[in-house]
Amino acid sequence: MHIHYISEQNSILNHFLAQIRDVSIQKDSMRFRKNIERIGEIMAYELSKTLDYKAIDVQTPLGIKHTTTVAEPVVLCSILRAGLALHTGFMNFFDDAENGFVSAYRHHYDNDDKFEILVEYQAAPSFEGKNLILIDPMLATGQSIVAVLHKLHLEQKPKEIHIAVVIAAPEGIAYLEENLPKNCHLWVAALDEKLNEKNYIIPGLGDAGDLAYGSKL
Ligand SMILES: O=P(O)(O)OC[C@H]1O[C@H](OP(=O)(O)OP(=O)(O)O)[C@H](O)[C@@H]1O
Ligand SMILES: O=c1cc[nH]c(=O)[nH]1
Ligand SMILES: [Mg+2]
Repeated sequence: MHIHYISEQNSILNHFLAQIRDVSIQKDSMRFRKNIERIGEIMAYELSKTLDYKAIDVQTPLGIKHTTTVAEPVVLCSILRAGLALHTGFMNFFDDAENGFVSAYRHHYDNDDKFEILVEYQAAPSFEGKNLILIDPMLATGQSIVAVLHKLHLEQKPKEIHIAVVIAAPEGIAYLEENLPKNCHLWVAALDEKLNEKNYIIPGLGDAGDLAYGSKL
């Protein structure tokens, strides 16, 4: 797997990352969603530098400009719920992309800390020959991303698979390396320390879905 860490160089990205983590700021859910969206825009821009481009001619009012555009179509596919705000950020830049949505949640049995990932809802276009960008802000154990990619039936063969996450735990990265094709690209805005006993990222930010959309039963 090719891993791209995009916050190695100081930039305004660090400011947005700090705000989504900060307990005194993150409870403003509108700001939380907006910051995740802004991070999505930055990630989309960085990722766009690695796509293939083709030559095009653009007719201006005064002449013809030889320039380039993305060669193969982009499909943005998000994992519900927490992926939605990040998806909006990617869509702001890849505005003519096709879009897919897949649900994934941790199903706990009784009071046990053990869980399995249930992937139930899926609405996605064909990925054949296209650039698939799978979007989810949190990479904790990595089980959601692997379960979703299996559910999406990747025998369709996308041209490239990009996975975009805001915060990643080393355990999740190792799990993706073991379970996904070697030519996948993983985009990480921030690499954190570890998982806790409940498989939450430390220091992380808490529960991204709840912060963006409220707590659930
Ligand atoms: O790497 P994993 O261990 O699989 O955990 C990461 C998953 O957890 C979060 O979703 P969550 O299950 O909280 O659902 P939500 O978006 O509905 O809150 C997050 O958005 C990922 O999908
Ligand atoms: O730290 C974590 C782990 C999974 N899901 C989250 O929202 N946060
Ligand atoms: Mg959640």
